[in-house]
Amino acid sequence: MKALLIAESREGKVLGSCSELVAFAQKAGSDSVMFMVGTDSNLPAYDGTIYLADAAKYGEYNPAVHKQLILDVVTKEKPDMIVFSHSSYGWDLAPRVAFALEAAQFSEVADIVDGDPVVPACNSKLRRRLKAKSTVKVLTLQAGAFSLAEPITASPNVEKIDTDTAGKVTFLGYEEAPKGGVDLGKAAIIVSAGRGVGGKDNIPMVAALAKALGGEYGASRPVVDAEWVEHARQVGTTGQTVSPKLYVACGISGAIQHLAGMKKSEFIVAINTDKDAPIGEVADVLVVADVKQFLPALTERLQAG
Ligand SMILES: Cc1cc2nc3c(=O)[nH]c(=O)nc-3n(C[C@H](O)[C@H](O)[C@H](O)COP(=O)(O)OP(=O)(O)OC[C@H]3O[C@@H](n4cnc5c(N)ncnc54)[C@H](O)[C@@H]3O)c2cc1C
Repeated sequence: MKALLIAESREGKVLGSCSELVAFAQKAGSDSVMFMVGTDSNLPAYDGTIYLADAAKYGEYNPAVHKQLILDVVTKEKPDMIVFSHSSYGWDLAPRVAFALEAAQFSEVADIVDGDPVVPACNSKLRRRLKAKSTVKVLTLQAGAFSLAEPITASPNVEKIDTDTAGKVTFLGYEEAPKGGVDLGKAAIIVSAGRGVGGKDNIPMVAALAKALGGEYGASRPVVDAEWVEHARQVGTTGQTVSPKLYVACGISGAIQHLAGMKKSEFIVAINTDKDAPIGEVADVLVVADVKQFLPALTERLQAG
């Protein structure tokens, strides 16, 4: 089996999701080659061949042109799988490539079992295991679902590629989105509220602990969806990615989409009534307690000095 891994770069820098593509290929037991529109001076660590198209010439976003460059590599390498990150780049390109190849497409793949992609269903409460009817399959990978046991240190073998295809889009550059509210990425301490806090009226209890610790408060997605907390404070794949010194997860189960946003925190404390909650797998300390009793007691202790 061979996988063509589609790496991404932004403003000349390789994105960290590149290592997740390699981890996926390892888990699938597949050989791999890589494709990237990027620059010579900034390549990912990779033990294999990277087909490199020049970002200065083609732009970091130019779907028709990038699609053709990928299809040229497909013709040469004949991969069984073409693997993207489940990012705005991947969402855009993967269907175009799948359509051109008449290949089955699987979005937000969270696992691969005996070559069959597994994708989330019902807000991740269930998973669908699927089988491709086509020989080639196109996949996008859920952020954080695949990680390397050991970092790669090898340097890639680079093959430069070109195309005459003219796109219908010109990439002009990036523009920073207006920042609303708090920037959790800069906080050294974050106390986050999950559905287990029970309601909007209990958010001040979480905010009070964050204040007593000298940090900020965040939230899981259901808490934001229920409008207990504003979206700027959401942690996870569709919120912010954070890596504070201390992350306190209050009534958070530890779904993969939440973990993807906080598992790089230096020290994780989880407070949960369920001793078997998945958050326990990443937590350094799991306190089995009711947040409504534990948080005010801890805050009071901290305030008393
Ligand atoms: C495409 C997609 C993107 C997503 N993006 C995100 C994202 O960015 N961020 C995110 O967080 N989620 C995201 N999700 C949702 C994610 O799958 C989970 O549904 C969500 O993270 C669960 O939030 P939770 O842990 O707060 O709630 P639950 O899963 O309901 O967990 C509540 C936890 O609280 C515990 N609990 C209950 N009562 C108490 C109590 N009194 N004291 C202590 N503990 C208690 C329970 O034991 C349980 O573990 C996304 C889902 C999808 C499909």
